[in-house]
Amino acid sequence: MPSSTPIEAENVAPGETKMRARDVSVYYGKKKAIDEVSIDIFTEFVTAFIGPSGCGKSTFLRALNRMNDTISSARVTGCIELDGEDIYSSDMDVVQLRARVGMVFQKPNPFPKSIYDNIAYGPKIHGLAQSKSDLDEVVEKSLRRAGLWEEVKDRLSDSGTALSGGQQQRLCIARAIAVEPEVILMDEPCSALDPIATAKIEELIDDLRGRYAIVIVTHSMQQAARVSQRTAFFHLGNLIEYGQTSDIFTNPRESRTQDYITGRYG
Ligand SMILES: Nc1ncnc2c1ncn2[C@@H]1O[C@H](COP(=O)(O)OP(=O)(O)OP(=O)(O)O)[C@@H](O)[C@H]1O
Repeated sequence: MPSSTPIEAENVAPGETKMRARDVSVYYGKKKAIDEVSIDIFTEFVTAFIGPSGCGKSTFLRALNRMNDTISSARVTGCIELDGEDIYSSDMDVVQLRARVGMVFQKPNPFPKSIYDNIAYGPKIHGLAQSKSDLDEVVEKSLRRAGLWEEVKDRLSDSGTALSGGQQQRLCIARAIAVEPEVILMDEPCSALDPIATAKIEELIDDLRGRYAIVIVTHSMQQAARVSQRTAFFHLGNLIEYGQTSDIFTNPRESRTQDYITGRYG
């Protein structure tokens, strides 16, 4: 794959470029897991990362908010910008970065605290609420936006871990929203959920997309087709093709994409 030409999705009037990756490689020790990937991520769209197991989707996703920093063998080269700012520069505050580029993981991971405190924790440490009533407002707004308020409003002091799996995942989304992110990264957010809980999360992703740039890693091509406007297909650490989701699934340019979407491998 030519490295210096960024792959931009075509044929769609994009929102603004929110994140811009250029020639990004990620290594685990000597092993190169991502090879010179260049891509633009736009606001107001859901971008799906698809590809066979081990192709590097999660690795690249984690590079977008420096979650790979937590893996000692991981090393990132190339450039990733958020609103034109290099997120790997030495003066980037990583805590701030991860509030601006929030993350939702495969397995819901609420804190072992009350539902209220799960949401209130981030705004408190980021100074986004000055008083208890400010905080109450942020908690309610975030839970409403995550479609969970009606289900939990009478039990805010119950433990977040006592909720169902699907509710826990919406709680985690509410927790990410509470610190006013610009980008939300989701790493297979439905893989631990049943079909009904999955449908709720997919609806929620659709509701949220006008406000944030959302990037979702998914193994399910049906899910990518349902929730995303852009799809990026990865294979063996390379970004093979990136475009309008409907084009990727109906009229891919690359034979490797065609092979993947028709189930020939993966
Ligand atoms: N912490 C790690 N240390 C060493 N190698 C890793 C680590 N995490 C991932 N890898 C390797 O990097 C490559 C890409 O893995 P990654 O998890 O990003 O792929 P993926 O496409 O998200 O896979 P899956 O769909 O199975 O989750 C794989 O070869 C994997 O074994």
